[in-house]
Amino acid sequence: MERRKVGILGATGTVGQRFIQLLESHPWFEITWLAASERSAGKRYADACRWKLDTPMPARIAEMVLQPNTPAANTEEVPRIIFAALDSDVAKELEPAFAEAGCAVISNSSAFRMTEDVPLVIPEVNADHLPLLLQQTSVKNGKGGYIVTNPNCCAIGLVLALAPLQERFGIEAMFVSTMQAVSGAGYPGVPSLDILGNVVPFIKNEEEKLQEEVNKLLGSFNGAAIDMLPAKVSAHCNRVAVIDGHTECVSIKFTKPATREEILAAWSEFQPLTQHHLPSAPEHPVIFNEAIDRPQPRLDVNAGKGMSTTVGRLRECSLFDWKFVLLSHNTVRGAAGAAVLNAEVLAKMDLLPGQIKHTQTGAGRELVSA
Ligand SMILES: NC(=O)C1=CN([C@@H]2O[C@H](COP(=O)(O)OP(=O)(O)OC[C@H]3O[C@@H](n4cnc5c(N)ncnc54)[C@H](OP(=O)(O)O)[C@@H]3O)[C@@H](O)[C@H]2O)C=CC1
Ligand SMILES: N[C@@H](CC(=O)OP(=O)(O)O)C(=O)O
Repeated sequence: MERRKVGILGATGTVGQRFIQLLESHPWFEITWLAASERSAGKRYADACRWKLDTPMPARIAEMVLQPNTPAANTEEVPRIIFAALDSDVAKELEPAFAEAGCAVISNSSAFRMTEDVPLVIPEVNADHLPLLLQQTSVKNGKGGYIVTNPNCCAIGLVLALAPLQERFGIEAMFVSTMQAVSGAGYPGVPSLDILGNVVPFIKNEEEKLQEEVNKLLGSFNGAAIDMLPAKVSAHCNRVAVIDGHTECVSIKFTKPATREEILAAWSEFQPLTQHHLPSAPEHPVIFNEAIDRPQPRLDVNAGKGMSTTVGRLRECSLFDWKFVLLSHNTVRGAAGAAVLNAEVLAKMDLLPGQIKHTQTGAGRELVSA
């Protein structure tokens, strides 16, 4: 099968580098276009990027030249699938421009996650929200571009653990307290003198994002819009001196009673994508670790090649019903890996540009996927 051409916006950053690492030998996608800020445009990737991953920068990528950050500069060469790893202020301007030019923008940023016609997706949880993208202007006017987002890095790990519980027991209320790695703040990120030997109990806008995204992700698509889950969610977010891996302590109240065995069964039986054979989907999205002192970032962050959430310390809660701890890789499952998996599901659902079919009905235009 010929690989689909893809581009990366924000290719030199923390998440951009992960995109390169995950896509360079991807069986379905081929990186043909890279862009970052105006400061980097025109430079060789190797000269513009401070590569921080523990695998080498791919030699082919090192020689690629960073393009201007606009779809108008050379429309011919801009691929129709763009993975975007931009700060949200920059994303607000650039992502709609690429969508308007006919590109599928698979975004990491928070800029449009809560926008009504933009799907916010974790494929194992709510791939059925993706047809919401057919309501976006650039799809409706026939250009075929759109924006699809993946959640905040804490919301992804959390909702993977919650989804099987919501399905079986219903979630009424939840309290979550996070311990977030420094790589979550990008590069160079948090100054070492602020974080070494320290905990910083504030991450701008993080608690608000986590609280609202959970209810959109676990909501249901009614054919026109997303009905939010009416659960009460309260979050505390903290930065800790860990390099990769966000840890979250969760206390939860269900609408129906749940035993320990039933909760463990809900997690271990949660394998919604297995039959689709997607290259980036982990075999077990949620892995329960029985040891009394796990999960731990140093030991568990790469579970499922960084795409699985590890849960542990399940015990009864004297305030709510149950409490547990989870861990998720913030730049793999929490960012680039999530976006790549979104693109794989879009391909499977025939929702990538060129796959979406338009049929005329009366005066209007009806859109169906192939
Ligand atoms: N780090 C993480 O764990 C996670 C991050 N995210 C989100 O992903 C996005 C990227 O984060 P991260 O990689 O950490 O950030 P970084 O600061 O590490 O990288 C930012 C990237 O954006 C580029 N950039 C800056 N300004 C522009 C511009 N005007 N036009 C085009 N490109 C520009 C930079 O290019 P240059 O090198 O030229 O400056 C760089 O490639 C953010 O929205 C972040 O919130 C989401 C989940 C997790
Ligand atoms: N804010 C997160 C990372 C992140 O970029 O989140 P978001 O994608 O919601 O902006 C952290 O600092 O760990």
